[in-house]
Amino acid sequence: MTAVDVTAIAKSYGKVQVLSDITTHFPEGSFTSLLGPSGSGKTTLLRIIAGFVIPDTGRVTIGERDVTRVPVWARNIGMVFQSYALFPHMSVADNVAFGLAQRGVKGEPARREVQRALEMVHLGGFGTRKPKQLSGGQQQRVALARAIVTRPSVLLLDEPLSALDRRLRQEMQVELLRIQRESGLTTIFVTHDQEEALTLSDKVAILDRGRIVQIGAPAEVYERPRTRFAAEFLGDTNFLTGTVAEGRVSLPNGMRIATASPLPTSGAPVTLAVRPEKITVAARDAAPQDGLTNRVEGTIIASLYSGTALTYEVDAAGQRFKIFAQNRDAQPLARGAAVTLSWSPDHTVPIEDAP
Ligand SMILES: Nc1ncnc2c1ncn2[C@@H]1O[C@H](COP(=O)(O)OP(=O)(O)OP(=O)(O)O)[C@@H](O)[C@H]1O
Repeated sequence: MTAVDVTAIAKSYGKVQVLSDITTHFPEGSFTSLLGPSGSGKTTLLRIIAGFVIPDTGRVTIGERDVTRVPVWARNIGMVFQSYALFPHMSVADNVAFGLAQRGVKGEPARREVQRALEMVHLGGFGTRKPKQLSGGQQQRVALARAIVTRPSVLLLDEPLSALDRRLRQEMQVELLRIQRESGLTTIFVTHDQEEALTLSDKVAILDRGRIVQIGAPAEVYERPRTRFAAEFLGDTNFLTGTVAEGRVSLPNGMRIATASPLPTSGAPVTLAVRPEKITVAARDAAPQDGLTNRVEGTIIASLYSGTALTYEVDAAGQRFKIFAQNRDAQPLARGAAVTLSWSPDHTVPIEDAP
C-alpha cells in the first residue's frame, strides 16, 4: 500500500497544452476517480502516473520514491484498460500468469499467485477456460486478476467498465469496489461517468481543460460545487444569478434568495447553484414547509413523468427552475398549476461563474 503524489505536472503535445500545473495527492489505500469530459486530460494524467507518458515538467512519486524517470515496468503498478486485450489463444490462468512469467516467477509459486488472483475476482474455477468462453464481465475480471497478480502497490484503471452493458457494469462496480477494499490498493480510476465516479470513489477529481478544478469526497463535490463547470458536470443544477444586497442575493426579477454560505460584499454579482432535488414543490394553497426559508411562487410549465420520479419545470417571474420530485402524491401537479417552491439556504451554494 502506497500513496501517489503528482506535483506541478504539465504536458503539451506541440502547441496544445493537455495538462497544466496538476498537483494532487492520492492517499494510501484510497479510490480516486479522475472525472471529466472527453479531452480534459484524464487518460494523459493516468498514463503519466503509469509511466507511458513523460511529463514536460513536474514530478510523480509512488510512496517515497520519485518515479518520474522510472520506466513503466519498474514502477510496480497494475493497469486495466477499456479494451481488456486478453491473449485469445491462452487459457485464463496463462493470461493471468503472463506478468509473473515476465518477472521470472514460474512453476508452483506462479500457480499459487494465479489462483489467489483468480479467487479474488471470484473466478477460481475458470483457469483452464479460454477468454472467448467467458462473458464480457468475466473477461474484464480476468484483466483485473492479471493486473493484481504481481501484487502492485498502485492500481490504475482507464474506463475499465465502459465496454460493458448497464447491468453488467453495475455488477462490476460492486465487484471492483470489493476487490479494491480487500486488496487495499491505492486505486486511480478514469471515467467520464459521473454516477460511477460518485458511487465508487473516496475522492473525485474533476478535470476541465487540463486542470483539476475540484477534488474532494463525492458528497462534498456534489453538494458544494465550486464552479459552474463542476456543478453542471456532476448533474443538473439551477443557477440563480443576481447581486448581493443586505446579506441576500437579489435576482433581476426582485426575488431575494438566502444562502447559508458567506457572500461577497453588497453590490457584487453572484451566482447561486441549487440542485433540482433540493427544491420542494407544492400547490400554492398547501401548508408551507418548515425550515425551507427560500420560498418563491411560480407556475408549472412542464411536467415529465418517469415512473419513480417527476421532473417539473417552473417559471417564477421569468426565472426558470428544474425540480425533481419523488412520485409520492396521488396526483402529480399539472401544467399551469400555481405552485410554491421552497428550499433551504444550506442547499444554496455560491459558485465561481467564470465564462
Ligand atoms: N499522443 C498524443 N499526441 C497528440 N495529442 C494527444 C496525444 N494524446 C492525447 N492527446 C490530446 O490530449 C488531449 C487530452 O487527451 P486525453 O486522452 O488525456 O483526454 P481524456 O480526458 O482521457 O479524454 P477521453 O475521455 O476522450 O479519453 C486531447 O485533446 C487529445 O487529443
